[in-house]
Amino acid sequence: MTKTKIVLLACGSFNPPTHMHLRMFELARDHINRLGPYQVIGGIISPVHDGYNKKELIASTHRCTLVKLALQDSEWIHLSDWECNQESWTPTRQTLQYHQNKINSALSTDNNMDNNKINDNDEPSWVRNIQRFQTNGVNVLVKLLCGADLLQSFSTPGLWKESDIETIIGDHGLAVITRAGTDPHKFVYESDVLTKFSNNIHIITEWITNEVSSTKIRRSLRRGESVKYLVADTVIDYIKNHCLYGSLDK
Ligand SMILES: Nc1ncnc2c1ncn2[C@@H]1O[C@H](COP(=O)(O)OP(=O)(O)OP(=O)(O)O)[C@@H](O)[C@H]1O
Ligand SMILES: NC(=O)c1ccc[n+]([C@@H]2O[C@H](COP(=O)(O)O)[C@@H](O)[C@H]2O)c1
Repeated sequence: MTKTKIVLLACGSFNPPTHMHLRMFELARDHINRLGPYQVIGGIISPVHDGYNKKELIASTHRCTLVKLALQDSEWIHLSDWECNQESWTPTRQTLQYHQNKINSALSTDNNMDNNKINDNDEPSWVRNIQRFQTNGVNVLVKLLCGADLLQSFSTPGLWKESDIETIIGDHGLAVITRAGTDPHKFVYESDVLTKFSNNIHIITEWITNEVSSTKIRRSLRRGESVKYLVADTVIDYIKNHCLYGSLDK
């Protein structure tokens, strides 16, 4: 049986990236691969543009460097700085569409080229990673990977367009990781639009619950408390060397 190839894309602030952001990818890949008809072949982290007016958001140049450092040991998860390099903030539907189109065109180029052209160094690493796989004309689908809090934000008035939610879930699909204080199953049940597309929503239970969040990491850094084992050592070093989040180099 030919498996549908999946690329998981997580959007967010990554301010800074924590171990939980990477764990989300591992949990989702395991879960989706075990379902049978799918094979997860790549992961993409797309940090949000500086214009996304969020409290304490540091410059995207720093956030992208931090994500790259956090991903140093991962073979399959890669940074995409495309959102950060746009003129302004990009709605998530467009971010998914951009990455889907880019993958489609990279794969169709590969199918028409000799092997020398594959793994073209001009392409970003997230594209090159996907080009390693023999897709033989089989479509690759980009799905949105998120925590249950992002799913819940779909119901915040004025935050998401209903048509965007339909496209994100209907055309791409969602992989949702449970998070303390949220009940994604109930949330899907209570929403007509989510229920309509519920077979395109994978809800993945994090049984080893923890409440690591970037907010708490920033708070600890500000207070001079250790964040070791919650965030990669290379990320901590960079944060301290650049005195980010009110941390002192000590
Ligand atoms: N502990 C966690 N469990 C499940 N999902 C998480 C967790 N931490 C982050 N995520 C998910 O990672 C994605 C990117 O998150 P984001 O960068 O906004 O992190 P955050 O920790 O929620 O940030 P902040 O505390 O600054 O709001 C979101 O979909 C979010 O739900
Ligand atoms: N309408 C939309 O497309 C929409 C609305 C709110 C948040 N988002 C995205 O969700 C992510 C949320 O990040 P935070 O949880 O850090 O706020 C960001 O990547 C942001 O661009 C998208």
